[in-house]
Amino acid sequence: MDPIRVVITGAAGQIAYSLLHSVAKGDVFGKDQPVELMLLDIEPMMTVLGGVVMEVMDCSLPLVRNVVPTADPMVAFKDADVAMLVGAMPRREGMERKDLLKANVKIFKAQGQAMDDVAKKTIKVVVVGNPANTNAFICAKYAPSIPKENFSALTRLDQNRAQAQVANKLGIPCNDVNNCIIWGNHSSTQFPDVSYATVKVAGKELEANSAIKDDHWVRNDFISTVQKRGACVIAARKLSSAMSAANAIVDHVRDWWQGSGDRMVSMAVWSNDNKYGIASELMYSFPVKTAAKGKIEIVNGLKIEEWQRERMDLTCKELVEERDAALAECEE
Ligand SMILES: NC(=O)C1=CN([C@@H]2O[C@H](COP(=O)(O)OP(=O)(O)OC[C@H]3O[C@@H](n4cnc5c(N)ncnc54)[C@H](O)[C@@H]3O)[C@@H](O)[C@H]2O)C=CC1
Ligand SMILES: O=C([O-])CC(=O)C(=O)O
Repeated sequence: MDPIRVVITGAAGQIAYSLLHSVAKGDVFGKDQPVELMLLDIEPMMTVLGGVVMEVMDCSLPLVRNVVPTADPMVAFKDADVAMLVGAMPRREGMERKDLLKANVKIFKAQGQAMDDVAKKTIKVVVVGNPANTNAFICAKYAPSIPKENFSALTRLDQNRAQAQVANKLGIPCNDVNNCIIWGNHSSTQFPDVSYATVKVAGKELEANSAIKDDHWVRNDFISTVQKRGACVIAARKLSSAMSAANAIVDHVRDWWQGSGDRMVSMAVWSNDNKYGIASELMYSFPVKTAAKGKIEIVNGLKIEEWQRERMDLTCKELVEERDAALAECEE
């Protein structure tokens, strides 16, 4: 099989350090899919990145056909099939993710422009660097020759956090929880929702709400725990989540590349033509299904109650504000 070209940005950083081994050994694209790794970071990080390249080589992994460290986006994105855009400043204690907008958004403008010039038009892009949804919006906007459907932002870490909270509440393994949804922004306004989730308890498939039997928890503590989880990790580690972020990137891209099957998963995607009344021209997290190497399809037809509507609209409002601030920043 021919190798595919995979770009990882922020390749000298902490998330990339946890991510590279999984990508290189076939956890994302399959055990028979060779990869060329295009590792982008900034010039001052090239010595560190050189060490990362040595380590990738020293893993002696048969799927890795080439590793290219570079500080030039035009080299990194040339003919790229997939891009995992991690490289950006992380937040510190006391910040919201949108406080990073000024520092980070222009990175995604420049990378969108580079992709527009040199990447394959079929490239699949996931943005991780925060504020992830808005950076993904800007990246897509500045790559007008690439379909908007090829861009996404990571909310899978939030989904995994939600699943883990439900599993912990019920004392069951995480893979016995399915279809937890994240609506909206990867921020403290996100809406983690178990209304359509299912769980397996004592061998029986049940609606999550009937198994949990605690509406107050579902509408309050559960939501705020997931919303604030990133900040809690920063408060404890003095660094933002890295192992769990890398794990979520693997889940997100694997499901996009290999198909999500019957499961609903959450991805922030282009909001135009959605059936949930969410404004157009945003990267909003919806429940989606994917066919192998195919389009991401928003799952339509879920019944929305008033209390859900309010939360979906609140996070939408924040995304509109972030988008407008980002556009102003990029036009300066
Ligand atoms: N969406 C999500 O679920 C999550 C997002 N994040 C975000 O991911 C980003 C990266 O986090 P970490 O790896 O912990 O940060 P880090 O600081 O360890 O690494 C970031 C790397 O990006 C590089 N970089 C900066 N500007 C760049 C550019 N223009 N091109 C290429 N590389 C560039 C830096 O030199 C550094 O090596 C942060 O913005 C963080 O907030 C973190 C966790 C979860
Ligand atoms: O909280 C942060 O800044 C890092 C992040 O996005 C997360 O852990 O979800």
